[in-house]
Amino acid sequence: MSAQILDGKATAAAIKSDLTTRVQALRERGITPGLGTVLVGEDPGSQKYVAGKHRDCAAVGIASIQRELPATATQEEIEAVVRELNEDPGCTGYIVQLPLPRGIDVNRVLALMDPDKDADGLHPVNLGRLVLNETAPLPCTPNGIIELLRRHGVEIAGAQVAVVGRGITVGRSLPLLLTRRSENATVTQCHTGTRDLSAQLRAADIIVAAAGVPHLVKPEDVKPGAAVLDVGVSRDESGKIVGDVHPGVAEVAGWLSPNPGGVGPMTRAMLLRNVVEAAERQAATA
Ligand SMILES: Nc1nc2c(c(=O)[nH]1)N[C@@H](CN(C=O)c1ccc(C(=O)N[C@@H](CCC(=O)O)C(=O)O)cc1)CN2
Repeated sequence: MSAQILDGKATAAAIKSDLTTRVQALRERGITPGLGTVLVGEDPGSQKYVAGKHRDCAAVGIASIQRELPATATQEEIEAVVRELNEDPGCTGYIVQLPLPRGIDVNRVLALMDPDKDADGLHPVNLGRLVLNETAPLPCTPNGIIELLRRHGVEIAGAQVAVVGRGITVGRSLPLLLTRRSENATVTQCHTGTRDLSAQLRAADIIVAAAGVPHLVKPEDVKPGAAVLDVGVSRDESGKIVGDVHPGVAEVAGWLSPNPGGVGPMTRAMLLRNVVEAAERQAATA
């Protein structure tokens, strides 16, 4: 068997094309959505992701607001930028690029954001809204994973899903999204404390690998025909991405997200969608 590709690049392009039309409609009403980013430090990966987010904004007509701080920035200096973006009327929504440098209290920074400007869906109020089944901006990578599966016709309802990882941007919230009535999946959250990971993976119809461990998911761990999504980003000596999924999985899985070109572009598309939806909500109440 050779897996069919869950093409994040093409799917994100289709979503961005739809968003371009929606942004145009907002602009015709005198509303220009604006995305702010807060980047602290010089991590090359984070710099690249933030640059990509602003490239996407330019492509769909969203205005960009970029704030950069050195790796030595204090908690207070970062919080001052967050307060400034909360007050900026040109900023519809913004994100604080993660990870933040060691020593910074991430939860304090996220909690200081205006929840209505939280384009990442990571504010505690928005995560609470998600738990309570209320409308909220959804975390971008989990939402992108679901959109990628839906648009490729992969059955989520009734599926047994193994999520590997419990990080703040993916693992924690993905099970919340997958178990909503609209998705109706059954989820097992796996992590470093899981006793027999291989057995959990073999039982799954859908595997989402977000552990950051190169080639953690091996061909023998995958049920034939399962959908496998690779969220892991490790890098080899030359800087090339090495995912959490072993390349041999392509011979067993029914569906596979490439990495790069799978979940990453979907994360960016979902961020843009959160900003456009926030602008549309603001326009409806103006
Ligand atoms: N505030 C946030 N920080 C982080 C998030 C997040 O959702 N919000 N997620 C990740 C990084 N991330 C977004 O910020 C992200 C990662 C990867 C991509 C992407 O398009 N990747 C490309 C490959 C790019 C490359 O060559 O390196 C792909 O997969 O095709 C976009 C966004 C952690 N931080």
